[in-house]
Amino acid sequence: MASSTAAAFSALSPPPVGAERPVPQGRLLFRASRAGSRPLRINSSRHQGLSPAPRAAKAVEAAKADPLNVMIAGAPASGKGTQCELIKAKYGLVHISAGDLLRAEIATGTDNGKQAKEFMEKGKLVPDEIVVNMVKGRLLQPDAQEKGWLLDGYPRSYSQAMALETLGIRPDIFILLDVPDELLVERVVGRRLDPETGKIYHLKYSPPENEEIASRLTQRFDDTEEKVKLRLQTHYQNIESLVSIYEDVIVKVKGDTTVEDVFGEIDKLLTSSLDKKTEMVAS
Ligand SMILES: Nc1ncnc2c1ncn2[C@@H]1O[C@H](COP(=O)(O)OP(=O)(O)O)[C@@H](O)[C@H]1O
Repeated sequence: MASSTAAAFSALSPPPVGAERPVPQGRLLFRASRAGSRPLRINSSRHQGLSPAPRAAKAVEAAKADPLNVMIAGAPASGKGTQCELIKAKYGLVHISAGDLLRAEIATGTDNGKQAKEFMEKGKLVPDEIVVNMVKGRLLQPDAQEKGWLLDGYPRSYSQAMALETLGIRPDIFILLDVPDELLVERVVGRRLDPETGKIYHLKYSPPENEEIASRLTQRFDDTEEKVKLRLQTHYQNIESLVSIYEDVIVKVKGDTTVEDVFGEIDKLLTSSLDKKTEMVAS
């Protein structure tokens, strides 16, 4: 099942590491150094002489005034959940996963949950009338507004994206994880969840630390080879419309390397995005 969005993806490749980003004069100029992950900062005249303390204070002040807002998308088992745990731990963003919100509705037995489960079992998108208000409501809660949000698995369609656009809700960066289909199926079938900690394991690639954890691991009802192929079809049917809506903030990240390497790329992107916001708020 070839991805039908290969052409759209290729246009998304991030600029080569070390490429100069066109930054208006009089602002902090920085570019990712080829060697390391730390951006090389070339301070403009206005910032020279500032000792680190005031600059750090400005960064904290800026982050409070306008926290980082991130969307992360990708095919089933592309690594969204795993990367969200690492992003949350480092950046303190509020992780909002549409899939988790739906599974919570199922677990509490609400009518929405009962309806949602029928769609989820077929690998289809749950209707907007259930998902949109659920996600909007969570996004607009004080913690997400104050700390910044990390939106995972939403929007998954043009209409879902438009529901946020009408509210003027847009991310600072939209991370699109890209993993070959054949790897996705193997990842889904071996994926397990620890119901006590919420940690995601894989029987082959990320096995549980001990027998006690192994004995309590669960498998999602939609994590079967048959269902993941349906979910992949749904993903490829919808992703192209999102690529166009978020083309100014979307960055494709290869998701088929190690968890640490994928996070290393994401971390560089988020730090750069945060730097730009800090500069804009502080200037
Ligand atoms: N934004 C959404 N809109 C509609 N349905 C969704 C949305 N997010 C998740 N779902 C439903 O929940 C299922 C699981 O989603 P998720 O937990 O994000 O897993 P994955 O990203 O691996 O598909 C999806 O297959 C879909 O049925």
